[in-house]
Amino acid sequence: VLYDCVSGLPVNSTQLRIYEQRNNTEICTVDVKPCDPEEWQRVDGSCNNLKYPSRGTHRTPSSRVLPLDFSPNYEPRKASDGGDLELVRKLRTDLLSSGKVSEMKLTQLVSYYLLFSIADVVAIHDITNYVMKITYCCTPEGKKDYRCTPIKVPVHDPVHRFSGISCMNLTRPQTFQTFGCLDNGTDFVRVAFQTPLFDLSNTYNFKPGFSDRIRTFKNGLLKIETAENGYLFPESDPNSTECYLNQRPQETRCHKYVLNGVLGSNFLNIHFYRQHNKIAEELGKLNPSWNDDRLFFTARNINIAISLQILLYELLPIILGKKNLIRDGIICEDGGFRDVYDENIPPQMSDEYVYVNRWYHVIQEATMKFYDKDGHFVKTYPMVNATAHTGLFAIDDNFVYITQGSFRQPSGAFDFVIDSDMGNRILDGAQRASDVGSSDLAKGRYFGFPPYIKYKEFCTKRSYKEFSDLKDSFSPERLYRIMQNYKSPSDIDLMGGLWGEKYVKGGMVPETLYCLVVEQLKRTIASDRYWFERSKRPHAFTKDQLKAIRKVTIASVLCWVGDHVTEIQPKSFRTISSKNPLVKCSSSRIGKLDLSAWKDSETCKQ
Ligand code: HEM
Repeated sequence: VLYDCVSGLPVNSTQLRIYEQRNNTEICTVDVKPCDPEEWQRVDGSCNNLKYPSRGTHRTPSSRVLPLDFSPNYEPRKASDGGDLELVRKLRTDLLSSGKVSEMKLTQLVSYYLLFSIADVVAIHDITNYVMKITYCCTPEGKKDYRCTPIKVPVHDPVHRFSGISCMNLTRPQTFQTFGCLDNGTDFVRVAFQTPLFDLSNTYNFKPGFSDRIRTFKNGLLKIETAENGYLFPESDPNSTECYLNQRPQETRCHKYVLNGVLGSNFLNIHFYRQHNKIAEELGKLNPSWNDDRLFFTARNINIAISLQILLYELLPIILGKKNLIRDGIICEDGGFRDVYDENIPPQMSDEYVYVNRWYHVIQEATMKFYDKDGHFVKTYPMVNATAHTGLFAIDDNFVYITQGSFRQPSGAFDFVIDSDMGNRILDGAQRASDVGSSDLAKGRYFGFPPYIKYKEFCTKRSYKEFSDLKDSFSPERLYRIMQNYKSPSDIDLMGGLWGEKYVKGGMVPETLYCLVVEQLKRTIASDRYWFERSKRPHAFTKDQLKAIRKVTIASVLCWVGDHVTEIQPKSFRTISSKNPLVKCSSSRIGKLDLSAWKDSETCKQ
């Protein structure tokens, strides 16, 4: 059945005719094969919700926590005095300092994993749009193009008053209107290309039919290719233009069907890809009678569960606060099953959830330290040069170096200091100058987010009319800085507020970020029919199987499928210390995935 992506209902003949005339049926509709309530979790996300089978596929519209707030014609809202809000680059350079501060207790893996998990639910289409397609927004041609929203650099900019750069290229977010699935003038709905489920969209490829291209259809395995340095990863496409920072001729590798974006997510995606095959191989040995499909889907089921176990139970407690997450029902303490599924909540990601994750740009340490397999420092490498640069992984021992660095190097601090590379040349080479923080502020306006205080009100149920009402949530200095840049509390941008806000008690992130993340995670847990902790879902884990998943940590993954990882600290999101020393991968302190719980009892009897 052909479903309308926007409404989530079977497309009617009138609408279909309109799409056909506009030649956009392919992008505005999704074909869903009839659902079987007992089947495996589909790779394309369909049939997750049996009432609305297309909800959960890619191009499921995002949801909103608060209603849209735009000026007429979906232009950014105005300031309370009717004028324009302050320039985003001015705000960015005033509200965030730039330079380097390290978080000595956490490793680079923290930012890599956060990025990996958010890349599961949001695509990089808006970035490629202005980096590869509409590159002229700062020229006279750009002035005439509605899609262009370049960032104006103030004359007294601390960096660019010396460089002469007065404008940075940027485009509007792409919506269902952009693709003609909704008429112009209707409410803004952002297009999301990934599935709105934590289901390893980039490992298995979320586009309908694409997972078939990466499957071998033998023994549940995914295709692999061996590069010269012995590094295994999915098929390469030497003609792809996606890896535009590959330094040719020596760097040619570009993934054909999986992600080629920002380093951290590419890096972990490759590990979860490899891990799928390791799981499938072991399952095959334990259960020789299982066919390809059963091996593939069981391995995927386990792989997804591991990714969520690490996110929810290992990483988020460190940064959001374990007690907070238990109190708010995001993690359960006893390690058992839980079932809060509600079929009336469709699987969707809120624009706000995806957006507040951009706050983690401030924690990104952008000077990567490379270490060899024995842990000796080799060199530094600028991380912003590694975006869309998959070829880098395949030459020299770079992948080994990056792997070792991921758990040896401290992360950037959780503060209001942004790494200079993130703030000035995030898209190295692809654009003359680019500042991710300014883009983050600008996009918030083009997404039509209401001011920060509306979210604050949503989260605390209190009202914020005067700056003084915010004094409990900002230090006097941060509030002063905000007041220097915004005339009224109702002018403060959502990201502007997050950049100054105090952190949630027991955690390391701004209070409102915490609140919006929890809002999403609660809905995700309740809306995903295949949530790994459900005991009644199709192909649910047994008690022993769930127990086995609970033992896996990010250290287990790196030990199992990382290149030349022979020792690691057990808590690898935390830096090496006397309490968290490097130990051999064979140590009992490193959890191992024990797949014996999946051994079929029938196979035993044979
Ligand atoms: C060197 C590391 C990183 C680079 C080069 C990078 C680069 C970028 C760029 C260029 C954008 C697009 C900005 C725009 O046009 O609006 C972006 C968006 C984003 N980034 Fe990062 N980023 C990095 C690290 C991170 C980390 C650690 C996170 C943590 C979750 C993160 C989360 C996001 C999110 C959620 C978006 C918004 C995506 C969207 O809504 O389209 N990034 N990043």
